[in-house]
Amino acid sequence: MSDLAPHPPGGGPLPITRAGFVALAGRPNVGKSTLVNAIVGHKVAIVSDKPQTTRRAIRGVATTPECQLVLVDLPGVQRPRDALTTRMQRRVESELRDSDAALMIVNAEEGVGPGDRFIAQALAHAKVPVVIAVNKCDRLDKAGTLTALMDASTLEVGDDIFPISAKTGNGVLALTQHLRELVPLSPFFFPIEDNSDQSENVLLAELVREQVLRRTFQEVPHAVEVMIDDVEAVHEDLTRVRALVWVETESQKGILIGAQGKMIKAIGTAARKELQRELGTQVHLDLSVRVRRGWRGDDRLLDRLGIE
Ligand SMILES: Nc1nc2c(ncn2[C@@H]2O[C@H](COP(=O)(O)OP(=O)(O)OP(=O)(O)O)[C@@H](O)[C@H]2O)c(=O)[nH]1
Repeated sequence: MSDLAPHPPGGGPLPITRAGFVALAGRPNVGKSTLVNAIVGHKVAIVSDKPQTTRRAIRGVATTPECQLVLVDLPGVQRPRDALTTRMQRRVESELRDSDAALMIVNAEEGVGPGDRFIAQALAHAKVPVVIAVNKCDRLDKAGTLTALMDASTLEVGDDIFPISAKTGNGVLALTQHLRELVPLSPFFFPIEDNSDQSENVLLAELVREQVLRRTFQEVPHAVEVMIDDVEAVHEDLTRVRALVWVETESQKGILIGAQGKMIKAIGTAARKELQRELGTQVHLDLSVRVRRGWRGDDRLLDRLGIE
């Protein structure tokens, strides 16, 4: 249960993270859903109710401590019915402007067809990097896979082509790592706990916040927000919980820490008991207080904290 010693004045820098949107394009049945599940893995989180993303269908959010990939559908090109119209092209381009990369998926087994060429043509003018995943390679031998890769290169879109099997997971890690390199430095768009059990983490945060509210007065309670950064089962009977307590000013931070750290210690001790009761194990609680001026007006931070 410590606090601020490791952090410089002002609460320390926010962690350096990458985050971005990857637009998925591919004919029906090429394996988009299977691939999203493979990229996101057990940390699946389908989030569709966030205000800034209502325009886009989110397939999944893949979060590691360093990077958050938001996988979205690129609408309009999945089921080409007619020729590529200027209007459709404009729509695709505008969608891609909001993305950091495009991932086109083709079916290795079926080879490249007119539908794929249609999509490739729509992506050809993208200002973002285009990556091609040649999926279902598990259905082919080495020679067949090579042919499929060469076939994909005739699409003349994208610099990088990855042979994968979304089903077995082969090649998915290399593809994912490449995508992570393509997204910019950015705070996360979704709370980190979205990749585990969100409701549990929100509850844990509330238990900590409750103890803060009990001990603070005037404007301080309104200025405080708590975010659970990490929950780790150290062993069967010990859980380590890292919580960030956000306030708006240095003086609020001073109040929360108290003389010789007495206040934060009292908050920590009381919150730890609550967390132990909730989790049914011993808890090591690591609390750090950070200042983020005007966090209540900061949409991105509010999103990270999961506040609507
Ligand atoms: N053998 C093999 N089958 C796969 C692979 N990826 C997906 N499939 C199968 O392909 C079929 C379609 O997969 P989906 O993931 O539903 O495809 P989709 O592109 O999301 O489909 P829509 O959302 O309807 O466009 C399913 O039967 C999958 O099991 C793969 O890598 N290998």
